[in-house]
Amino acid sequence: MQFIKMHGLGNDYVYVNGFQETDVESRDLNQLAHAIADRHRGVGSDGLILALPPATASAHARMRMFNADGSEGDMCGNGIRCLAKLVHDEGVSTAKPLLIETGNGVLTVDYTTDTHGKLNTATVDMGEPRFEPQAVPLNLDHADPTDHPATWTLDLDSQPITFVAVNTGNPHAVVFVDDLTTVNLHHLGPRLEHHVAFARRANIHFATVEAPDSLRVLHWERGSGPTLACGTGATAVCVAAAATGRSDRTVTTHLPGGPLRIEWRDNNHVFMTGPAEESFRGIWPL
Ligand SMILES: N[C@H](CCC[C@H](N)C(=O)O)C(=O)O
Repeated sequence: MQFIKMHGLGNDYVYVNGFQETDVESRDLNQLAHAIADRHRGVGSDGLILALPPATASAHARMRMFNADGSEGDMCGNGIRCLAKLVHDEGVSTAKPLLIETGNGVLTVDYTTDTHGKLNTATVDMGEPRFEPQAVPLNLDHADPTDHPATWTLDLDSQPITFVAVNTGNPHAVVFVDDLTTVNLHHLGPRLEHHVAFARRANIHFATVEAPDSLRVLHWERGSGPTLACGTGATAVCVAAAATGRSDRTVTTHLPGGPLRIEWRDNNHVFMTGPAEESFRGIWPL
């Protein structure tokens, strides 16, 4: 099976062109994702992403994304930029914008190309953020409300953790802190990811507000652990900060792998702009 290794700010996935590998969905994709993502025994990645023929004629492609643990997510912000690159550069479609079917609906991807005509940057309409607890989803037996509708508190090892919960294509929890260097990501990340307050687990982000238009973030992703960037996560951090009066609605989120520009526009749609890069191609023998 041929693959293309691509990344968005270091959030790296193995991509399979389902327009060529036409039988890819007949495979055990959870097992394939877990094996291919292994950074010692496999290719090594944050997961696996399939570019597939669309289910509806109005779209140009369909995306399925799997985390390193084999679990399937609904959306991938860095991933959809790279999937658009595959669709465009491999000649599947050069429509502009591209319409991509995802687990979070059909998303619109506009893009620019480099001097060789290859897609290098994309702006994705991520849709509307959903703060309702049932949309995240939250288990309200284990998440306590606060005086702000999007902000909750949970108990972690007898310590209260306050977070903003939002679905931006996947479940996210944003914890605002004063100093990221005090965050023990590898201790708190998995414990929060799997906390009973999150009915489908959650992607966890620790964020500081450096300026009204500048946020700095550490990610712990559901199913993949620490990543260099998370596009749906950066989107979640932006709307969480803006909704709680901590920031503007247009910000640069500074992720470990680099910056993403996020705009929460007046029509309630969130737009994410960032790079899409190819690392290498290969053949998976199994
Ligand atoms: N890295 C992805 C998020 C993957 C989400 C996945 N970890 C899940 O929610 O299951 C991004 O750039 O949006």
